[in-house]
Amino acid sequence: MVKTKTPILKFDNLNVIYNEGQPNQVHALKNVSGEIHEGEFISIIGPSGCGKSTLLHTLDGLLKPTSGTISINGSEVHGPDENRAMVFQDFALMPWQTVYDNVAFGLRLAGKKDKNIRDKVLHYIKMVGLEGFEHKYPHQLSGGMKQRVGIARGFAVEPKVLLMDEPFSAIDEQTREIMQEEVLKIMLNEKKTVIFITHSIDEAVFLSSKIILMSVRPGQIVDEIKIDIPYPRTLETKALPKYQEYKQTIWDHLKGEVRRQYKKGEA
Ligand SMILES: Nc1ncnc2c1ncn2[C@@H]1O[C@H](COP(=O)(O)OP(=O)(O)OP(=O)(O)O)[C@@H](O)[C@H]1O
Repeated sequence: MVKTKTPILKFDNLNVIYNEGQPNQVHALKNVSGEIHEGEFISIIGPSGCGKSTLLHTLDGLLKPTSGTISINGSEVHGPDENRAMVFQDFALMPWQTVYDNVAFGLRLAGKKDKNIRDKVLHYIKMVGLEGFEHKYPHQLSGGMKQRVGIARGFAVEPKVLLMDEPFSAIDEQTREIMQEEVLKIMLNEKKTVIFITHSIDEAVFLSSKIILMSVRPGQIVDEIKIDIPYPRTLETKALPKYQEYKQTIWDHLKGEVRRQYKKGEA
């Protein structure tokens, strides 16, 4: 018998219905199931409004599903905990707190004493290249630097799974390419499991070991595409014929979903 490893994160038959029973009811996720294994980099891609953020928030525990279950290493979970951390699109930094305090936030929230977290906070600030900026406030930083603070804060709690909701969408193109490489480096060094939402097929192929493709609402998983390109990946990876083939395949899948969305009049 083939022995399969327990997935780090498993979700079964997730349904999310907003405003259930009301005239403005929205069925956002329908029977969504999946397994994520340690060390995977999963991107979720799908038409706008298909339920990607809903899925991520549900996996984080911020949103309770209408039905379905989530388990971490085989144990069912019912809310947020230290196993998962989110990095938000709009950085979600506290403007009145320094870089250091923003990165320390999750650790303090978990009840850790200041004297015990200092080394860890400084380690993650250094990891994202912000050494020397510990005492700066968010308004003194560029967009790319703010997002690096958000990433350091996510990593600092040392979650088993890092959930990233379009983390680079508010960053300019050049910084974005550099950040993509940086996140991959960190992910490989720190051996993290990442679930990542993006609208960019290029970003998804570059970063992912697997891409999950979602349908128009109610969001369902319609395909999973393994990206068989070895890590570490660099900007040169993008020139590989295989890379371009993956991009075309994903776009062919996605095009069908986007067309369906237009027909439904929701784009
Ligand atoms: N709190 C809420 N109350 C009611 N409806 C909601 C709520 N949050 C999201 N929705 C609806 O649920 C559906 C899925 O939203 P969600 O934000 O998960 O999609 P998405 O795929 O992340 O979208 P985008 O790609 O545009 O960011 C959308 O129709 C959205 O309008």
